Amino acid sequence: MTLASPRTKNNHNCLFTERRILLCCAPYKESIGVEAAWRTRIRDGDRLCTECVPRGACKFGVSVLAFDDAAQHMRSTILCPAAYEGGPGVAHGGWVCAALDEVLGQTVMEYHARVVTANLSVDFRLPVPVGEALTGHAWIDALDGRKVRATGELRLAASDAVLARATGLFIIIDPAHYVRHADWLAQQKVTGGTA
Ligand SMILES: CCCCCCCCCCCC(=O)SCCNC(=O)CCNC(=O)[C@H](O)C(C)(C)COP(=O)(O)OP(=O)(O)OC[C@H]1O[C@@H](n2cnc3c(N)ncnc32)[C@H](O)[C@@H]1OP(=O)(O)O
Repeated sequence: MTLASPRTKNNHNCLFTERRILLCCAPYKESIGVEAAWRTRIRDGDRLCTECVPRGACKFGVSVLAFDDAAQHMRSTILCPAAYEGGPGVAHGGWVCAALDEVLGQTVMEYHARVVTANLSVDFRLPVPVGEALTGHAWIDALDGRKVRATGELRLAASDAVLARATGLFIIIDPAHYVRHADWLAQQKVTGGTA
């Protein structure tokens, strides 16, 4: 299924509203059961990874995710922290990937309670300056069962120049995903991966 417009109802009954997307299908929420635990928000529009919750901010400098009505995509505010400098004054490529993963992932999570990244392909178009105001832009391209494809860009806020672009494949997971992983890891340690 391809989303011609982000206002299109998708196959999990999520709907864009005027300002943002709402997960509005009660049966879907009930089926996942632990939505509150999954969607940790510090304020409307922000969702933090577990390790970032105590500090109340994304360690990669990504914040303020909001729906851009004019552009019809999700927009975020980004600043590369000095700790992620690679070359002189410019960001390490790993940070660029992490920031785009966050921008795309957060956008996809506006449609679905929880996903993980299965694939991320990044084009590094220009060096990304450290400590300069950047913006993230992302949109959903297609839904196919548990697979969600999205595209996103990292831009210089001052000029809107595109510095990096990514396409990603995200997979919708169920609440037991991390429990299965913990079980798998424990088993690997017991058997050394031979079982
Ligand atoms: C509150 C905090 C907020 C926090 C907010 C944070 C927002 C930022 C988001 C960051 C997100 C991350 O970085 S997440 C962390 C990085 N990612 C991971 O750790 C994922 C590790 N990989 C996995 O766990 C697994 O491989 C999964 C879940 C992706 C898939 O395993 P699975 O559940 O068994 O499903 P599986 O059947 O294999 O795949 C389902 C379908 O996807 C396809 N598929 C799977 N992987 C791929 C692939 N790489 N490339 C192409 N296709 C693929 C399969 O062919 C299949 O298609 P078909 O046969 O159905 O057609």
